[in-house]
Amino acid sequence: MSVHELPILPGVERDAFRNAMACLGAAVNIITTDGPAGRAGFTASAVCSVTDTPPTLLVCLNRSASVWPIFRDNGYLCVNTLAAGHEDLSTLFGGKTPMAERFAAADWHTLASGSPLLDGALVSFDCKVAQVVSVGTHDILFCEVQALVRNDETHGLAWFDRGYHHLLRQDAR
Ligand SMILES: NC(=O)C1=CN([C@@H]2O[C@H](COP(=O)(O)OP(=O)(O)OC[C@H]3O[C@@H](n4cnc5c(N)ncnc54)[C@H](O)[C@@H]3O)[C@@H](O)[C@H]2O)C=CC1
Ligand SMILES: Cc1cc2nc3c(=O)[nH]c(=O)nc-3n(C[C@H](O)[C@H](O)[C@H](O)COP(=O)(O)O)c2cc1C
Repeated sequence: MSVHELPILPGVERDAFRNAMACLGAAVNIITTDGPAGRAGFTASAVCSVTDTPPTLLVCLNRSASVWPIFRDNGYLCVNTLAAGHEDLSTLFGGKTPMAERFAAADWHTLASGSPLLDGALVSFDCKVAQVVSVGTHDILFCEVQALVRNDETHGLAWFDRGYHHLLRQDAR
């Protein structure tokens, strides 16, 4: 039986789904917020572009994460896409580390929304959360982009096969 003839299973186990998802390379981002509910940040690979009119991206956030109520209440966030060299910072924001320790590991600045922008990020999208949809364990945050900061000097970072990989710009190869 060739691979193409394998039967489609009626249900897919969680681990089988995760093993399959590990085959999809993705950018690594630190999502931050600051406001009346406090300051928080977490690592996310579940981020993608939705529409350019109005400029909107989505972020999937597990409702069991400690940061979830803070993002729900603040209503503003920044998507900081990580650059090559940010592996340790990504791991710090992806674990159970106290929030002050996460933010102490890098330099930040703010724009109008007050969400922390990471100095040296590949790109930062300063956003207002326009809509939230719950699916299973996660909330999908639809984020309207209000300002952008790009850093065209750095290389990219990808999460693939449960590890980090550098993405070199064309002129560096
Ligand atoms: N969307 C999410 O919530 C993601 C969560 N993670 C978390 O980071 C840690 C390390 O992840 P990996 O080393 O990549 O190994 P893993 O085996 O936990 O995950 C493999 C892949 O499955 C997907 N995935 C993992 N947990 C998920 C979830 N709860 N909901 C939807 N998709 C999920 C992601 O694409 C991930 O790269 C785990 O604790 C994982 O739960 C990682 C990536 C995405
Ligand atoms: C590479 C990587 C990607 C992740 N992507 C997501 C994601 O897209 N959505 C999510 O809810 N959690 C994701 N996580 C897990 C969160 O970063 C983690 O649960 C978060 O730091 C909250 O942890 P806390 O409950 O200790 O605050 C990811 C973790 C790693 C290491």
